[in-house]
Amino acid sequence: MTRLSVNINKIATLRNSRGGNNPNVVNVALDCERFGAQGITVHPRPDERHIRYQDVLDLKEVVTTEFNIEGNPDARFIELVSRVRPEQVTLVPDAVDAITSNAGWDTLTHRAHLTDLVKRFKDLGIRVSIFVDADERMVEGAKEVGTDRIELYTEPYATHYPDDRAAAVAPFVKAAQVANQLGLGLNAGHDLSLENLRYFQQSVPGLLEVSIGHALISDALYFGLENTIQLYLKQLGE
Ligand SMILES: CC(=O)[C@@H](O)[C@H](O)COP(=O)(O)O
Ligand SMILES: NCC(=O)COP(=O)(O)O
Repeated sequence: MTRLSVNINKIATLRNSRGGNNPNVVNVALDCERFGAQGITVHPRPDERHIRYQDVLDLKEVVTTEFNIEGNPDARFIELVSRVRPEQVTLVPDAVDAITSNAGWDTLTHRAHLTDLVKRFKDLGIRVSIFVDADERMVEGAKEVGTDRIELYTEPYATHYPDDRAAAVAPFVKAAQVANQLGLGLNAGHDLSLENLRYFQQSVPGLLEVSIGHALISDALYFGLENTIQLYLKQLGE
């Protein structure tokens, strides 16, 4: 079974555009859960352009499904995650000025740093996932730092899917096989959509969770949030 975690960053983007509290991020998270989402993902960024640090504290009080906090582990992020203690933290190597996440960790170069971070969060009882490209060496490196799971960065898959979906998914299948052999849990995300999700889920062995935000919230403009979540769950075979 592959779980659907809804990333609600874009709800906060919309709210912040007017300065008030509409749409209400907490209420939307609760509605996502009510409509069938099996997790809520947020990705606070240092400039708080969408999810604010206070949102993360507020969400922790109400989210009853898996709460997944993604982000670059700078000092403020580490402090926030340590305080909130979500079910899962996903470590992402974002540049400060990145428009969105655009690469996974080099788990070999950052081995010592990641090893320290993984231990720190695991000691707090938080499951750790590390964002990586579909590269077998990076998956093996992730195993070495002691992480529970990896999250495969799926933007390259989404980009190449329309041209040649078999070629697009091939590196992800390989990376997943390595993760499975090593006993690493497997998540995936970035630019997954109603168009490309089913093929990915059916091709990639052992996929435990997908986190989806941009496409899902965009689809909700047309289909409504409840229908949209149901459509995504259907793609995952629910
Ligand atoms: C790690 C990842 O792929 C997602 O969290 C994605 O980066 C969403 O972040 P934004 O909503 O800020 O684009
Ligand atoms: N980890 C990926 C995520 O949370 C959502 O990415 P996207 O669907 O907004 O591209």
